[in-house]
Formats: sequence, C-alpha cells, structure tokens
Amino acid sequence: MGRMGGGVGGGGGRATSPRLYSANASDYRLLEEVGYGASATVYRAIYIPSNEVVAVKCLDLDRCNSNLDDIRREAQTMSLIDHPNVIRAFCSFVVDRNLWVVMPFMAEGSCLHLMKIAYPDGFDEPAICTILKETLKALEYLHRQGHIHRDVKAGNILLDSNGVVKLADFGVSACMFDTGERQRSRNTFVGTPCWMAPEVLQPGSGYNSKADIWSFGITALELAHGHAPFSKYPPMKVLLMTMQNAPPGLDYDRDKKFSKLFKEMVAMCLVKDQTKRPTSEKLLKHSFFKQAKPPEVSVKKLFDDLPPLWNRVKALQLKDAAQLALKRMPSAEQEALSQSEYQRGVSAWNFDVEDLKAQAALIRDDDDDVISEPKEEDESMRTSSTSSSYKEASYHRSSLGKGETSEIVPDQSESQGESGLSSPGCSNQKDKDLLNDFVAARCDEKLGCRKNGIVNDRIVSTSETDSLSKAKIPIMKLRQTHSGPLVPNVLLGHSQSERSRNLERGESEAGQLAEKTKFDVRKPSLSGPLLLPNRASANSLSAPIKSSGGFRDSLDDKSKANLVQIKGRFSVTSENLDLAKDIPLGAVPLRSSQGSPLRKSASVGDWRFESKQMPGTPPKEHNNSSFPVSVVPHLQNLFQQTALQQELIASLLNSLPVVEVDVAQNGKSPTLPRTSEITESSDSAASQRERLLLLKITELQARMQSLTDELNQEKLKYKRLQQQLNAFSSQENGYGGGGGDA
Ligand SMILES: Nc1ncnc2c1ncn2[C@@H]1O[C@H](COP(=O)(O)OP(=O)(O)OP(=O)(O)O)[C@@H](O)[C@H]1O
Repeated sequence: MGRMGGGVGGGGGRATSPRLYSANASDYRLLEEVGYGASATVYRAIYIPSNEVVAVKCLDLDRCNSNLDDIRREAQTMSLIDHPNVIRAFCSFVVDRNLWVVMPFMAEGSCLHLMKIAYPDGFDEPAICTILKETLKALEYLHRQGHIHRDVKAGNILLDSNGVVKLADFGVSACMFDTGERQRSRNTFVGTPCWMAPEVLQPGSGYNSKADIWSFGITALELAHGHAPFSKYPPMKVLLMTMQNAPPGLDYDRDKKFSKLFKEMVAMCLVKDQTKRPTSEKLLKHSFFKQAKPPEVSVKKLFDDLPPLWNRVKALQLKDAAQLALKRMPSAEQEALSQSEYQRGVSAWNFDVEDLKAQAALIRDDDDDVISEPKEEDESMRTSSTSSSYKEASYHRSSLGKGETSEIVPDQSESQGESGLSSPGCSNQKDKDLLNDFVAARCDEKLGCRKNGIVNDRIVSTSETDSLSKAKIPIMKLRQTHSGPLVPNVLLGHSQSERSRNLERGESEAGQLAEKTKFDVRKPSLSGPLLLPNRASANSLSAPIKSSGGFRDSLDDKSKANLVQIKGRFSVTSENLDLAKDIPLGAVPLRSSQGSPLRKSASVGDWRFESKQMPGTPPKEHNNSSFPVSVVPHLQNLFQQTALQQELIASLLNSLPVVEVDVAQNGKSPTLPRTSEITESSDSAASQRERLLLLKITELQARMQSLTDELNQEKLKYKRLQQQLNAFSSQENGYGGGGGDA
C-alpha cells in the first residue's frame, strides 16, 4: 500500500476547510456501491477518523491501460485541481492491484444515472442550461490550466443534493504541456465514441481542448434527449458516422421545446472543423448561458422524491443484468451490444480491440440508409434508446406509460452482401482504410493486443475485409470492475456476489423477454417494403417467390401450404392474393388493364373471370369471404373435366352403334357385350379395336359416374355455402335496416 497524489482536500472544493485524509484503507468503511464504470467501482464510504461521508473510487489497475507512473501523475493532477465545478481527489493510494481515490461524495450521482432512472427523455431546458453552464465553467478552468478532459459526458457530470454540479473523472485527462510518452498518447484514441470529436477519431491527427467542446455539444444533446446521438450503434459504426455524417444537432422542427439560443449554442460546438469551434471561454459568454438559473433552483428539483442514490444504482444494475442476459442471444447481439456501452456509461478508453472488430463485423446494410439521413437515424435512435432498462425503472417519472419500441430488426443476412465491412456504411476504400487505421491505432495503443489465435485472425480479416461479417464471435464480456481479494467483505456484499446474484435474477427475468425477442427476430416477415419491390420487379407477380436467406425454407413451406393452383411455371398462393392487396400499384411495372396486378397471372385471371359467370354468385363474395376463391376453381375444374369426358363418350358412342350402352339413362356401367357376341364378330377387322374401346368406355363411364357424384356433392356444398352467404348478407342487411328502423 503506498500513498499517491495529494493528501489534502476539503469538501470537493474551496467551500470547506482543508482536511487531511489518511492513505490507510482501514480508515475507510466502504458502504453501498453508487456507481461503476469501465475500470472502476465507486462506493459511498465513511472516513472513520472524522465520521465524514466520502466517495471511494476503486480502480482496478489490471483494467487500466495506463502504467502506474501515468496513474500516479494522474492522481497528482487530480489533487492539484481546485475549482468548485471540478471533482477533486482528496487523496489516492494503492491497495494491492487497486487504486483507491478518495473524493467528495456527490449524493445524487451522475446526470446519466439520473436520466436513466427518472428522465429517459432528457431534462428540461432550464436544468440543462444550468448543468451545462457549470460544466463549461469547469472546462474553462481545466483548459486554462492546460488540461484536456477528454471524457466529457453526462456520466461524468455529478450532482450533489443541493444541485451543485461537478465534472468528474480524470482517468483520461491529458496535460497539454506534457511531452514524450504522454504527448504521444494524444495521438491515440481516448474517450467515448459517441462523444468523440472527428479529429480525435482520425488517427494521426492531433487535437486540442476543442475536442472537449465537441464532447460538450454532444453532452448537451444527451441531456436534451436522454441519450447521445448514435448511441444505439456499435463503436465502429459511431466512428464512421461521426466522420461521414453531418454533425448531429437539435432539430429545428423536432426539438421545438428547446429555444433557438440553445440550438445555436449546440450548433457552434458541433462543427467538424475544430478551428471553427469556440473556446470554452468564448462559449461561456454565449447568450444561452445568460439565462441560467442557480443550481439550487433549476437542478435541485430534479431529484425531489427520488430514493437514495444507492437504491437507484441497484435498480439500474438489475436492468443491466437483464441486458447482459439479453446479449447472449445471437440474434439480438448487435442491439444489445450497441446499448450496453452507452447504458453503462462506459468509456471508450477501455475499448477492447477485439470487441471493436467483432462489432464492426455486425455492421449491417439496413442501418446504412441512416448514414445519409442523420435526422431519421436520430429519430429511430430516440425510440430505441429509451427502451429497455430506463422505461421499466421503478422510479420513473416523466415518461411512464409512454410508448416504447424495442428495435429489433429481423435478420436480413442476404441483403447484407458479403461482408459487414463492405456494406454501404464502409463501402469505399477510404472507409476500409479508416477502419483499418483505427483498429491498427488501437492495436498499437493496447499493450495486450494479442498476436495469435482468433484475435490475430480477426485482425487479419479486417484488412482483407471479406470474412469479418461471417465471424460469429462471442463478443459480450461481462466487464467486472473489481477484483475480489482486495475488497473488504462488506463491499463484496454489494458488489460481486450481489452482482452475480442480480445477474442470475436478471437472467431469469430476461428469459421470457429473450424468448420473445428471439421469436420476433427470427420470425420471417412475408410482407413489407424489403420484399415486395423484388417481387414486383419479377416478370410475374405470381412467379415463384424467392425469399432471402434465412427464411427461404419457411416461406417455401408456407407457399406450399397456401397453394391455390399451379399452372406451368406459375404458382399462385392465397398468400399472393393477400400480398396483392399490399403492393403499391406504382411498384408493379406490368400491371394489366384489369387493374389488379394478379390478373396478369393466367390462372388467377381466369378464375376470377369465370367465377363471375357462376349463376347466383352474389357480387359480395369476392371481397367478403375466402371460400369462393377456393371452391369455385375446384368446381370449374370438375365441370370442365366432366364436359370433356361427356364429349368423348358421346363421340365414341356415335362411332360404335353396335354396342349396347346405356349411359345417358341411368349412369350405370354399360352392359358388356356377351362373350358369344364377341366370338361371333371375331372375324371383324374392327373387333380388336372395339374391345379396347369398350374397355375404355367402361372405364370412362365409371370415372364419369364418380365425377358426376363428386360434382353433385360439390354442387350441394356450393348451394349450402350460397345459402349461408345469403343468410349472412341478409343478416347484415337486417342489422343495418334494424338500426335504421330503430
Ligand atoms: N464522487 C462521486 N460521488 C458519487 N458518485 C460517483 C462519484 N464518482 C463517480 N460516481 C459514480 O460512479 C460512476 C462511475 O464513475 P467513473 O466515471 O469515475 O468511473 P470510470 O470507471 O472512470 O467510468 P468511465 O470510464 O466509464 O467514465 C459515475 O458515473 C457516477 O455515477
């Protein structure tokens, strides 16, 4: 155990008198877990010598990218910070493989937690204005001191019970005046992808404090919507979108509730060219911040009536556990993945290169329309990111009962093309290079980048670009942020053991959901815009339908089950008939003059035409019920066959005047010629032929008899159905008339 960093501090700022905090772990009693990040778990704790409540952040050194020297320097920097809006470390010390950082306890936790638990759609503008102004003051101070924060986001904006706002987490901050190793580290990727400025994402290009201004703008959107832009996408996708898309912003139409000043301020921060972004000092002078109310007025009210922070955190952990269970489903992999990083508020400076590459493999085509239409994307993102954990949290306020969509897209594997990396989102060489550069940079940065085995294979395949999408890699890793032996028992009760219990509970809770989702995801969709245009562009709409990949079989089965008739290469199913209703007329290039595209099909056209000729068929039957469609063709078939056979028999009979046949009268089998008669005419040249013909006649007569029976039965059936239909329509009329009479 060794002491690191400053040992003095007081109440998180200049407000209280300086106090010395010991670097002895036994002087701290860790209480509830109040937060967790990529590499740390934060506890409410009692500093025993003064009986003061503090926060202890336990950083798992094994999970940090930095070496001990960097961390020591980091801690020293933290202890020198002295601003009312910046969380200051009282002291820090190493406990085995953990770094304990003692800080003031911020009783209301982070803005992210608060939104997750009670404001899934974001805060109101007065609260946002105050929070942003206080945060900007912190940034202005840090920039003046030569620091770049590099991880500005709602998860790092902490609130205390009086509404005081403090910027936290210097785990990734860089000193602008540093040289050597530290300086070089600014050419690597640090930060959280959704909040990362384009220049930070561009390997090799340097960046400065303006990167914080971009993140600040993203944080403004996060506070306004309840989530950051692109938060539903995997990091690789976010990376591409940040660089390719127009910058996100507050929409003048959609975000009507927000003022013009707010929109303007955000737009100023989210300019891709860093040189055009204002400095924090200049931004602080923007008119938007002039209207800011004091924190105790606009921020404090946000947590009225909320339970204690640790109970909220526990509720969120349960939901996280359910999310993790959900992630196990391969079909929901991408969705769960994209949500997880954001929902846990995890920073990208703990990016796992393997994770990134695997996530890149999951980039799908169907998202790519979004790339060119950022606003739509944002809209869909808004729907999806308010789903799951937020909505079900028990302490919900504003949005309880609002509609919620879990956006799980059916597998459209065939439409993806060969590779995730060759999807439109990264279809050109530039994109591929970008991804490769990015992965390479991250790989260089990461000491633990493995050089062999699966990971290595996957790295190779990234540059080859073709096999990545096929890799089905178990991506999800439960990032435990604390190692056991170093932690007192009391702590374990709230962390690992509890977390695993929660996980189990969460898994069972999520089980049903998972089942449902699995079903939903895999359920083939037999209609919809993706499939219909393809069908419509085929020569005939009634041509055999080729569905995509995964559900071709099931579709075939279904087609068979619904088969109405096959005529040559045409197969018509009742499903086609249903689909025809949904097909936009304009989408069908070869529509017949009869109106319905399906009339192009000989079979369907004929049936419809002829069925109209059936005597006594009420016109209503075509749209009212499905039975005429299936019965009429059958009847017609029988009718046609019978007529043909009758014709044949008649002509045969005409040609055989000698044979005794009694077909017409009783329909029974004809009396066969007696043996003696046959013998007598054996000389006849036609005798052989006659015999054969007689046999044929007998056969045909029998067949005709059965067909006649069948026809009679069908006629009866048809009559009954007609009666039923008549009864039904008269009932309908009766209801209508009754209503009118009454
Ligand atoms: N002083 C504090 N008082 C109360 N809660 C805190 C305090 N510091 C941190 N937290 C809570 O703990 C969470 C995680 O803390 P922190 O962000 O420092 O961890 P981290 O591992 O660095 O996370 P990340 O790297 O993902 O940002 C915060 O989002 C916040 O909710």
